[in-house]
Amino acid sequence: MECDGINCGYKDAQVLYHVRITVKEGEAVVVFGSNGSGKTTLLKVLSGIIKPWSGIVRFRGRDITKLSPHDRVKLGIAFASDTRNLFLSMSVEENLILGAYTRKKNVKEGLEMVYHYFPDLASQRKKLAGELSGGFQRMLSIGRAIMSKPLLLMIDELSLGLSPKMVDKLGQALMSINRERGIAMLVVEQEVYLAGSMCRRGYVFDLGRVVAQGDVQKLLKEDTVRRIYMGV
Ligand SMILES: Nc1ncnc2c1ncn2[C@@H]1O[C@H](COP(=O)(O)OP(=O)(O)OP(=O)(O)O)[C@@H](O)[C@H]1O
Repeated sequence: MECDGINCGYKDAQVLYHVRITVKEGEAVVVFGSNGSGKTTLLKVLSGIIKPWSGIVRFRGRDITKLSPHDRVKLGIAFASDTRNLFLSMSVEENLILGAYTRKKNVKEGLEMVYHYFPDLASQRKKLAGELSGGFQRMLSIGRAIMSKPLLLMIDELSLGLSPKMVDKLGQALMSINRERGIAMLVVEQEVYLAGSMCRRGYVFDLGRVVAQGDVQKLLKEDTVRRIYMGV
């Protein structure tokens, strides 16, 4: 996945300026940045939820800038935004099955994969999504995204509001999924240690622009990054 020259915003308020990022096949990449710097907006542009004012989005060499979110899912781009799109009065398993809407023939295989990496979802498969704790709902939203068997999984604010134990669990599972299944990841994450262990490369956003990029461990040592991102 790559995007280049992305300008975008809401009504006439510009949020992203000339953004260029790439995620190679199988790579795990993190996006850092202060509140309101446009990270979520970028994921929405890449998943097709909002159209950029200008610039191009490519996936495996193909220009997908004008494709709908649905068509992007079919190509292998999944977005686990937050838990708001779960169906709370449906069971865990029914929610997962809905995630496989682009590949109905392989539902069983998808469920097996999700339950393998998230055994907590297997043991709660019959529970209603609305009865799960916030952490397990987040797990379910990620599991549902994986049901489409993506080539690239985008996750917004992975650790937001979760207990350290749950953050660790999700982080470990996602690292295994990335390594063992070769699913590339683009993660917006404030928790630097999680981001540092999951992703080798990262981008730092400030006021809608990419202000630094490269090796995550090096980025975390840079003064500007620490100042902008960690408020040090
Ligand atoms: N639907 C919307 N309509 C109008 N403005 C919006 C909308 N969504 C976001 N914005 C504005 O766009 C800017 C960037 O928001 P965005 O959510 O992309 O940033 P972010 O880096 O993800 O921030 P956070 O970490 O706080 O989620 C902010 O100023 C925000 O107020």
